[in-house]
Amino acid sequence: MTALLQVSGLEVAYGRILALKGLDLEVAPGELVAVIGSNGAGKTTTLKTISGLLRPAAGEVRFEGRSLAGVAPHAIAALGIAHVPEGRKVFATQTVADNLQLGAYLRLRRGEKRAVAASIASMYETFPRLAERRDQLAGTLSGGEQQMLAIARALVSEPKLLLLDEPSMGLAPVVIDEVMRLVERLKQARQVTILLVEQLAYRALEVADRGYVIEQGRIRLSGPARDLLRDEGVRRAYLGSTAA
Ligand SMILES: Nc1ncnc2c1ncn2[C@@H]1O[C@H](COP(=O)(O)OP(=O)(O)OP(=O)(O)O)[C@@H](O)[C@H]1O
Repeated sequence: MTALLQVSGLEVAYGRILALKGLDLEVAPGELVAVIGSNGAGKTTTLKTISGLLRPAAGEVRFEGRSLAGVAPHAIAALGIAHVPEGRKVFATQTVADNLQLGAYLRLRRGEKRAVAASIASMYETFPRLAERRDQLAGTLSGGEQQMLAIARALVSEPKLLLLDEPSMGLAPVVIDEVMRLVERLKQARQVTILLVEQLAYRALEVADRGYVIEQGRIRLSGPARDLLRDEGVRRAYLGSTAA
């Protein structure tokens, strides 16, 4: 496998707390990879380190073969990594349309005005609910709509790698279904590779190609998502009643 993203021996500390203790993972071009694990296992820390928001104490992140050590978050974004953070964080006092324009900021600065307009139009096709609400303030959207907007805003930057942090958080079960189906469709239809972090293990493994189980800052298990779904230990620890 030629990795698009390669994380090796990653150690990340918050003061004296070591949140990642030598974490390794890889994502190949075109894959949808899920990272599952319980509260505090280190999932968010992993994504924040990949996008440059946190600096590792040891280990490294390589993207397209290049080390991201010392590369600033905005420069990492410019290389093609888009991060949809936990809690979505749309620009609440801006309209849906403005949020999408802001997502395309780097492309607009490169003079890609027409191409950006085409990308935004295609987002409205993918997300008809956003099209209907393009002049609405993002803060007045429902949780599910805000999640869609956060994903669409990341996609208009035309990333090579999309980092999705717990897209299910705070959403009703039917809305979670909708978001996960969307993630699956994005993977099938677009040239975007996805690293999805989820506490709802079953939902994530159902749509992913491969998965990693993270426990206390280390990868405990990895493999094809369908194998993890059948794994007795994973079922007991992470799938619980959802799988039944
Ligand atoms: N800003 C911080 N300061 C100190 N410790 C932190 C900070 N952020 C996270 N941690 C600790 O680092 C560890 C990993 O946290 P992280 O948020 O990465 O876990 P997670 O798997 O994403 O969990 P969750 O699903 O609850 O978001 C936890 O023990 C957490 O308490």
